[in-house]
Amino acid sequence: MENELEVNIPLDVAPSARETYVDNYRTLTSDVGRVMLMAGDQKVEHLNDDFVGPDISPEDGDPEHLFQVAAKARIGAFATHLGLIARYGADYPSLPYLVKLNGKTNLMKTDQRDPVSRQWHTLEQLARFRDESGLKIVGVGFTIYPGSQFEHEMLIEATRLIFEAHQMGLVTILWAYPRGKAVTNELDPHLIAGVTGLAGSLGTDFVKVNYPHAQDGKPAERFKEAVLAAGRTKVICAGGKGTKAKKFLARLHDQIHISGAIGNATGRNIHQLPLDEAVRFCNAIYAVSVENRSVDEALAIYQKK
Ligand SMILES: O=P(O)(O)OC[C@H]1O[C@](O)(COP(=O)(O)O)[C@@H](O)[C@@H]1O
Repeated sequence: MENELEVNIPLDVAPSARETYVDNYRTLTSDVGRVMLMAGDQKVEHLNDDFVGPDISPEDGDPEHLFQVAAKARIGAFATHLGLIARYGADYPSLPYLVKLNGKTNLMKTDQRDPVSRQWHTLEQLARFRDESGLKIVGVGFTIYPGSQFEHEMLIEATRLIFEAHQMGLVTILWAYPRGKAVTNELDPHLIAGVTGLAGSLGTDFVKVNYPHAQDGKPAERFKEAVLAAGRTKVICAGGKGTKAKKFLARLHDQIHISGAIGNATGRNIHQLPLDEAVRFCNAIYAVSVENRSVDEALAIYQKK
């Protein structure tokens, strides 16, 4: 097929799994190499803080809202934990899923203990689930907190998980947040570049980081260091707390077209909206991330009733 996406297959993908890997990669990147991931792991990471509140749609109180949005919107994949996928997946069988294999709550603050997020299911269990459920599981996600006193545990688990996932033809995304008493500014551009380079050394296909805060007011310029440091590992940005649509889409456009990121993974800015609006905002994000549309074109998609 002309213009078929060329996929650079890492050597830890088993020869028998190369075709599966390419298929999963193409699905996740919508056949163009760009990622629009809907992140739905906040019920673990932030408990119910992200799902009820004055500026949050009452629809977000029910976890099924995440699946309803993902099923109606244009996305590369929906990232959430296996427990939710097992519970709701039969009703949303056509969704491409990315299974988040670790997580922690926000109950323990960093000044009480450095963050640690250990692997939950094994890849064997995931393989069994994929085969028995018949769902389209394209990849796995895993959070690491470089700088935590427990980083060694997460780095070991991440490396082994990435290897085993690649062996099975699954694509990997590391959520990488420098965090712990040793980390004074987790949004420092140079530190984030160190983290994306670390992620490349762990062998992940994609690394998700927070957008840096730049002293000079030019985060998109400063973020270029992180994209370069990641090498053949591709960088995507987290969505962050609730942000006005135009500001969110303009920031996303800069992340891609100035810094060189290849997409985003957004949760709260999508699922905290009522279903119809959430779907339209997802499609607007998809338009910028995947279809190279302008901010104004994406806004028109979001605002079309
Ligand atoms: O930095 P924090 O508070 O740990 O946020 C982590 C959360 O942010 C994300 O990376 C992206 O979600 P948001 O788009 O809602 O920020 C989630 O996948 C993750 O649970």
